Amino acid sequence: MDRLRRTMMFVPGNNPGMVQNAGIYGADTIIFDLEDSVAVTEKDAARHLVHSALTAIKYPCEVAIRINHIQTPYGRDDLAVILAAKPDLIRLPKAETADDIRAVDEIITAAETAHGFAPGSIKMMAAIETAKGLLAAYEIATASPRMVAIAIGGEDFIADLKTTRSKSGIELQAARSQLVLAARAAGIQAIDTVFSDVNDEEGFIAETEMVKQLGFDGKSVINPRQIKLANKVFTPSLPEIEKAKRVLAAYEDALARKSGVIALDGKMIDAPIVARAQRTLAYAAAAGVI
Ligand SMILES: CC(=O)SCCNC(=O)CCNC(=O)[C@H](O)C(C)(C)COP(=O)(O)OP(=O)(O)OC[C@H]1O[C@@H](n2cnc3c(N)ncnc32)[C@H](O)[C@@H]1OP(=O)(O)O
Ligand SMILES: O=C([O-])CC(=O)C(=O)O
Ligand SMILES: [Mg+2]
Repeated sequence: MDRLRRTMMFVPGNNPGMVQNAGIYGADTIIFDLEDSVAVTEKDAARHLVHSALTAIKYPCEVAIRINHIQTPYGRDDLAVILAAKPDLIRLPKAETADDIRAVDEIITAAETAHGFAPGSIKMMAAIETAKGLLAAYEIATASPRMVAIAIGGEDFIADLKTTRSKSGIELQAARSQLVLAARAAGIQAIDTVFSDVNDEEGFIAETEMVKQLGFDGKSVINPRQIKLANKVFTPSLPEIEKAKRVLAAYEDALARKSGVIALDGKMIDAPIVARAQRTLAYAAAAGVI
């Protein structure tokens, strides 16, 4: 079972108060941002603030850094400073090619050797934020064994599509499904984009339920108030857990009786249903609800 990434919370890397307290809100992952929430004049200060925090604070969750794209004037400097503090995960934004991933991978490999970190211990994920990136999503997802997830960066993606963001999300529907397909084909996780109206709780829950149904494993969030809501959507409910236990019990009973056909409440249970029940229980155990 992969590590849970139900919520990945962006934290502007130049805000000392937010950086210090980022671990207390229950996100599965915090993402210290060096990219679009940090002004060009603050890039240097932000990467040093985040480096100090990583060195001084033991966060109770996975810690990721969103670096600037490797082809900007900031990406390589971000990595040079940040990798020395051994983050768990590097998130590359606006990924468009497998070469983008390989370039970052090579720098991480050199840093692991230089600092004596275990080879492969620093993971990677990429955000797909352009049409070109989406068309290369599978190549991006499989470009390095460090890759654990791909995400959709909806704000930039919609700008690239030359449309606007609507309440229904129709403009992102095809891209979201394509991203899940690429992630599943690559055997890694799929993470949905941010929901920017932090006061619209109902809209946030509706969008999160919709992307869970599409197959996403988690959501990027921008505010502590969104964490509990998304964690709940991505955690199996008690009725789902009970149902999964009954499916597995019926399956084991049938195996013991050497019976080929299994039924529960009048419905046939076959291999995909058993696999789904096992996944539900593994998820529930990882989330600490059983
Ligand atoms: C398209 C993209 O690239 S998205 C990614 C880049 N964007 C970001 O990283 C934005 C991150 N989010 C934020 O900066 C803020 O949540 C905002 C501006 C959206 C809203 O700010 P506020 O209205 O102040 O939020 P709110 O009142 O809910 O804050 C409550 C507390 O949570 C803290 N908080 C809010 N957002 C965050 C965050 N993302 N990370 C850590 N702490 C946070 C606040 O500092 C405040 O702490 P306090 O009670 O100790 O003072
Ligand atoms: O990756 C994200 O979810 C946030 C982001 O940069 C975008 O939407 O452009
Ligand atoms: Mg973006």
